[in-house]
Amino acid sequence: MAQAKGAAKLRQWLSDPDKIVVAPGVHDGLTARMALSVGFDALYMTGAGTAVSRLGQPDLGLTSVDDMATNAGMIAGLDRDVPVIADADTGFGGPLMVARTTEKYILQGVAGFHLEDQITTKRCGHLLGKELVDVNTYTARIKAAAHARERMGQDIVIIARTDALQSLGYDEAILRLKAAVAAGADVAFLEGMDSKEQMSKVVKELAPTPCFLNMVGGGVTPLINSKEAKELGFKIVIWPMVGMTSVYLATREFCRELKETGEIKDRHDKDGKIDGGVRDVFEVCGLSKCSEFDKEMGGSSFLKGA
Ligand SMILES: C[C@](O)(C(=O)O)[C@H](CC(=O)O)C(=O)O
Repeated sequence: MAQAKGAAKLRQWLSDPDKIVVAPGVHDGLTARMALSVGFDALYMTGAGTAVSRLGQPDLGLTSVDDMATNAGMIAGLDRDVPVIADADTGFGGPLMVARTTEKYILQGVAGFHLEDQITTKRCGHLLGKELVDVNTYTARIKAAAHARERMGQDIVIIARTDALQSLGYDEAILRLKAAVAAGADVAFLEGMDSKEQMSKVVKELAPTPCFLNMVGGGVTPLINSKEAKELGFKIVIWPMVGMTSVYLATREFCRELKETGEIKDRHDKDGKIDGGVRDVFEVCGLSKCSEFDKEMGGSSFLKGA
């Protein structure tokens, strides 16, 4: 298996002092396509979004490795030039399972993924009552991931996440991140930071390890923009709620409109053209490219248009 393009690109960005990777959270084909159409050069596959969209369930450790890896792979396959960073929760079991998870993510073309130190019945990092595994169990997860990566001759970026801040405090969280880096992680992710001071401190304390910032709308971390995140020294910032919040708000609006008025009025863009109609949705998902491909290959399905 050749080295994956996405992972190499992500690694190159991590070593570029001028680059901060800003990745919107997407959870399905359409949200990924919308983010790509706006020009993002990286995507984040949110585990929470995968749980809510594929299972209709909250982020409580209910997704299986296959729910997550398949979703990540579908998203990564939409544009192989755009690295996908994916949530891998706890790795879904002990070292053997974490190694299998890593292999699956690599085979799905994921560029980077995060592994955390919650128990396998985990929950969103911005909920209360999180429980953790001990530090050895955590570093065994990271070691298993690094081992699987090496065994496959690949360079997927391993992002170590700790949820220890909530129950064990800052110092223990930093110790865990340092132990994870020593075990083979490339990037450090302190989940649930609750102040800008903490954000600034973590980057300095973990240097030269690149740090990861999680901007969850309605979560416990104060939201800062990409410019500020870059100034603080973060190398990757994700906005996991981009897809979830937009689907939540827009779907509610449209469902209410249909329920209350019996119809949905067309939306129009600034030039008066219908916006968001069936053709727009198919087009953002590649309708023209599909028909061009078919023609170029000598197919005849689109000779009369589509
Ligand atoms: C980053 C995260 O793991 C995710 O699944 O997107 C979540 C975010 C969320 O629940 O919105 C987390 O921070 O735990």
